[in-house]
Amino acid sequence: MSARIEDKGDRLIIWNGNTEKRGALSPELYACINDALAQARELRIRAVILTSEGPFFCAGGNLNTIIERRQISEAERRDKVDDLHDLVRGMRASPVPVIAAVEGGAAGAGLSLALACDLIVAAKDAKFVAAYVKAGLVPDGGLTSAMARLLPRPLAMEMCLLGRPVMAKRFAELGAVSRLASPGKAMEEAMALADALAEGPRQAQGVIRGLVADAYETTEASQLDAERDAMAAASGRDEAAEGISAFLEKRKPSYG
Ligand SMILES: C/C=C/C(=O)SCCNC(=O)CCNC(=O)[C@H](O)C(C)(C)COP(=O)(O)OP(=O)(O)OC[C@H]1O[C@@H](n2cnc3c(N)ncnc32)[C@H](O)[C@@H]1OP(=O)(O)O
Repeated sequence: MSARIEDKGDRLIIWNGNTEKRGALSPELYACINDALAQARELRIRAVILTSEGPFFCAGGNLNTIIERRQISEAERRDKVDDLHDLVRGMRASPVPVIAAVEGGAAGAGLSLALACDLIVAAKDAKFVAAYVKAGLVPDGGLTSAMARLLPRPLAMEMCLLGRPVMAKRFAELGAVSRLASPGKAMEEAMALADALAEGPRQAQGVIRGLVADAYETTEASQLDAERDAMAAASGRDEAAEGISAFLEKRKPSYG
């Protein structure tokens, strides 16, 4: 199976199973990401984790398929890229945090997907490769905008222009991944992050992930308006009543 969703009750794990091609993208993976994001609207779901069955997170678009796209029109090729971009838009609009658990590495649109996640756990020996240029291609999947948010411009430019790998350790030094894990332990760390998220207030977390992501793209003036509206709504909710009461009563909050 080239992709599947594992339902763990309070979290959904998307397993990329295209192991023989280093986790290259497949229609099944697209379907699983879309399904998981739709299922994540259920209140019991607190996080979505994207990871791979094999030793490599995702090698991006399947080059065997992309080379065949010379036979179709540019408009059709644009639609194919939009299918990927719809995934990224869906991840952006997710009601719950999306966590990448990266073993081995992420390349091409696999890197785009990893960087589109809210939290990124990477094995220490994982490598991040823009890759596209090596195949005569250009970045997609929001990679250039994710890199602009996460990385200094000379590094983003070098990765995109030369396609050379950068180790997860360097990303971590730049604060561009949430956590480094020992090789083989990225999923364990991602599960620990999901455990921590599951103890927190779901609605507030959903709003926070949107606010933080929007802040990289908008002005301070519009963030102030957005934060005012979000805070006004949040402070009227049961979650805030419970969180504040728990703090004042020196107990652990229970968000139910
Ligand atoms: C819409 C999206 C667009 C895009 O994302 S365009 C960019 C597409 N991605 C790439 O250009 C990356 C290409 N792959 C690589 O650079 C390397 O691979 C990796 C860095 C990911 C891993 O390197 P290593 O561990 O040395 O593996 P290996 O020997 O190169 O590959 C193992 C097998 O996997 C196949 N494979 C790897 N990536 C892809 C891919 N993206 N599409 C199709 N096949 C791929 C290879 O060909 C080979 O296959 P065999 O065992 O038959 O020789």
